[in-house]
Parts: sequence; C-alpha cells; structure tokens
Amino acid sequence: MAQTTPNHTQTVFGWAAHDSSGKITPFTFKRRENGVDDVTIEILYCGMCHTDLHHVRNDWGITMYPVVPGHEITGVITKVGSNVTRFKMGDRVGVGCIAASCLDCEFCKESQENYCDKVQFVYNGIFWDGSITYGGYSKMLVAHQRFVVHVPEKLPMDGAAPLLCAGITVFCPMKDNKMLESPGKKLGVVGLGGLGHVAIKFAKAFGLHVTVISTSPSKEKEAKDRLGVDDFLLSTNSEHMQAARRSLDFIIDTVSAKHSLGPILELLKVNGTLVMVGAPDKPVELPSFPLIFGKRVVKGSMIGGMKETQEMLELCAKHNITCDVEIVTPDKINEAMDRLARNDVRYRFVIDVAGRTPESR
Ligand SMILES: NC(=O)c1ccc[n+]([C@@H]2O[C@H](COP(=O)([O-])OP(=O)(O)OC[C@H]3O[C@@H](n4cnc5c(N)ncnc54)[C@H](O)[C@@H]3O)[C@@H](O)[C@H]2O)c1
Ligand SMILES: [Zn+2]
Ligand SMILES: [Zn+2]
Repeated sequence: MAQTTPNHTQTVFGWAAHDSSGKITPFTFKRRENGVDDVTIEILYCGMCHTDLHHVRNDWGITMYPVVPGHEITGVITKVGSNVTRFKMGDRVGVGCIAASCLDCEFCKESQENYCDKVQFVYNGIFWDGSITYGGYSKMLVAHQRFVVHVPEKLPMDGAAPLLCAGITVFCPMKDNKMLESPGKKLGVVGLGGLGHVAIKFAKAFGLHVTVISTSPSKEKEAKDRLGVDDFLLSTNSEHMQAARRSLDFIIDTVSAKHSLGPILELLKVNGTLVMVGAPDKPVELPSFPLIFGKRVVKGSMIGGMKETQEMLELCAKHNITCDVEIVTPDKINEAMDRLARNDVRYRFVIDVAGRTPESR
C-alpha cells in the first residue's frame, strides 16, 4: 500500500520488498513536499547494507511492508527549504540511517541522535508526520537538514555511499574506545564484509595491527594483498585460535549470524574489549568463563551521530578511505541480495540508482 499522508504529493520511483520472501520489485510511492527545514536529494548511489537484507526478509520481525530499503545514500541537492542554510542546490551530500529524532534530549543536544529514544530510521521508521519512511533504493529523497551531511569533494560518490552506515558504524566504536589513538595496538575484526572491510581501512590508516577472524579461508589472500591485513585467523581452526590466545587489545565483531563469542573472547588480552556491531536475529552465545578469566568487556555500538558522521567523512577524505564497491544496476538488486546472503561480496554492493556509472548506462 502506498503512502497516504496528506502532504505526501511527490511521486517517486523506487524498489521495494513486499513480503518476507525479500524479493524486490519496482515500486512507485509518495514522498512529502519539501518543507522549510528539508532538502530534496536526487539519489545517485545507495549501498546495500546487511541490515537491508535483515529487513527485506523480516529477520528481526519488525518489517512494515512494503519496505524500500537503503540507508547508505549519496546524491545531489535539487531543492532547499527556506530555513536551510548549510546546503545549496547542487551540493554533494549523504544521508545515512537517521530520518528523525526528538532534537531536544540529552543525546540530541550532543549530536548523538543515534541514541535518542525517539530516533526514527530512514526506512521502516515513522516520521514526525506519521508516515512510514522509505529509504534510498529510490530516485529521490526528502530529508530534514539535520540528518544530511556534506560529501567532501575528494570522495567519489559511489565509494563514499557505504561510509554513511558501514563507515560510521565502525568509526564510532573505534573512536570511543581510543583505537584511533593507539598505533601499534592489535585489533581483531570478526567478519570480513561491508562493515569489516571499512574497520580495516580505518585501522590501517591509524597504525593498528589488524587480524581478521573469519570462517572463509578464501578471503585470506585478498585480505592481505588488497586490504593490508597483517594476520588472518580461521575461526574453524582451533589450533590457530588457541595459538592466538590473549594476543589482541580490541575486537570488532561484525558478524550478521548467530555465533559463539567464547572462542573469540579468548583472543583478547586481559582487560581487552570486544565491541559487537553485528546484529544477528538470534542471541549470540556469551559464556562467562572467557569473560571472567580475562576481565574482558563486551559492549555494543549503533551507527553514529550526525556531527561524528561529518567528522568521519572529512577524515576519510584526508586519509583516502573509500569503500571497495561492486556497482550493480537496479535490475540486479535481487541477485546482489542473494550474493550478500551467501557472503559473496567484496566488500559492498552499491546500487547505481541514477545510472551515472559509464558501464551501467
Ligand atoms: N550496529 C550497527 O549500528 C549496525 C550498522 C550496520 C550494520 N549492522 C549489522 O552488522 C552486521 C554486518 O553487516 P554488513 O553489512 O557488514 O554485512 P556483510 O554481509 O557485508 O558482512 C557480514 C560478515 O559476516 C560473516 N559471517 C556471516 N555469518 C557468519 C558466521 N556464522 N560466522 C562467522 N562469520 C559470518 C560474513 O562472511 C561476512 O563477511 C549485520 O548484522 C548488520 O545488520 C549493525
Ligand atoms: Zn546499515
Ligand atoms: Zn532526542
């Protein structure tokens, strides 16, 4: 059913899933008029996050169909509201996961909108006017200026798109836990997909030693040659895992499926920290012994605030950090989703929404 909210008068072309089969088909819907605090964005590229896959298949049981996924959006401003001062027509911008927050709580006041109790997401959320939000698998977006960032000139719009979710999701815990000011310290990255590969890029830019912990032996060579990973541990090889006990200072766990944290925690030094950013639909196993024997910490982190998102993009421009992307045309979204489900991605699919990439024309 398409949007029925009264001021939603703009017809937009996009792609939606309609049930838990997750099959995505062309979908025409309405967006709100551009309000005084809004900008309208012609979407150029949209990354395909594993969260999109969780949503289209209703893994978390929260999907409101039809769902237009997509929260790694880059595009160009085509309209600005009268209160908008930070943006002008033609600006290169990005939109991530957040569509709205209360703007008034302690978290919003510190630009930690991601932790606002009233946060609403760019898709499968409920906007201030009561409408269900539709994401970036679409030609055009109307966004409140607060939730839009500038994409620095140095960053390509396709390679920058996944930074809006994958990038900020790993950047924030790395910053919070002082990983970016600890050159020489050892970071483990569990799961080498969209989030994992950006974590490696930040880590290498800030001088960390990086170990990938993966179930896929086929990823080792590429991880070392292409991403400069220092060590690669096959989590299914218990001898290797045993030999690496107590060797890591930090771990970022990006795994999208249920798994046990026990063997992974053993890799941490005493006092080491594991940050969980992956969001499996079933609880992960968290045995107490590796926790208590090593005084280890397990914590979570969700995306990032708007100020930090802008800061992250500037840092990426400075350190030449962009995502390794495989561009897909909209008619190949289902194929890409299937490959994402099979962990067959190096390292992020990005939809060429506007048909700007020469080979997709
Ligand atoms: N915390 C946040 O704010 C946040 C933001 C974005 C995504 N996420 C979540 O993070 C997870 C990863 O997202 P992504 O886009 O990087 O996904 P992805 O599919 O690109 O990468 C996931 C990686 O996990 C690995 N993996 C899958 N099942 C595994 C298993 N059983 N054991 C070991 N490894 C396994 C895959 O090989 C893959 O490399 C998803 O659950 C997503 O919803 C969380
Ligand atoms: Zn995401
Ligand atoms: Zn708030």
